[in-house]
Amino acid sequence: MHNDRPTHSPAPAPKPAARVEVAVGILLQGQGANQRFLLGTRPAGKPYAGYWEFPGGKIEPGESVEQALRREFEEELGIQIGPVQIWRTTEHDYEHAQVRLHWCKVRQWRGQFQMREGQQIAWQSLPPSVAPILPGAYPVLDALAQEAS
Ligand SMILES: Nc1nc2c([nH]c(=O)n2[C@H]2C[C@H](O)[C@@H](COP(=O)(O)OP(=O)(O)OP(=O)(O)O)O2)c(=O)[nH]1
Repeated sequence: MHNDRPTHSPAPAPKPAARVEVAVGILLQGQGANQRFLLGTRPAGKPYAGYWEFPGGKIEPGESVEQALRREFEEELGIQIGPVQIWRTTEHDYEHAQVRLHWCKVRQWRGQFQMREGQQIAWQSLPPSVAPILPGAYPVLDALAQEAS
């Protein structure tokens, strides 16, 4: 059959990858100048392994931000978190993924910390003393600093 359409039609523009939705927890203890937040290292085998990050992870299909956060704290640290305050949303483009980070503040929890993924944890104040930190976490460190000033 004859076909008049050009055989080399322009390639469609590549579809941007969907954003990965992530729930991230800012676990807080203390008040004012004594306020501390928890950071942990990323486990071996993940992109940016060894970098410091706030606890959290990808939101699974059908989960709310809060449900994902409760699951991640249980899976990574073995603690049961109390009320979750959804705080702000940021986006970051990595070479491995484009993420949308849903930042939540958590001030109460139950249970003993268990590093279930072999990670290190550290309570930090501003500016953090650990390094390197995941680039996607910088804006929220700035926001915490602004809030404290
Ligand atoms: N947990 C966490 N993730 C962050 C932060 N900053 C930041 O850019 N991210 C990014 C890194 C990852 O691309 C994504 C989190 O995905 P992940 O791979 O760690 O999540 P996960 O534990 O569900 O991973 P998986 O093994 O199930 O694939 O969010 C942060 O402070 N904490």
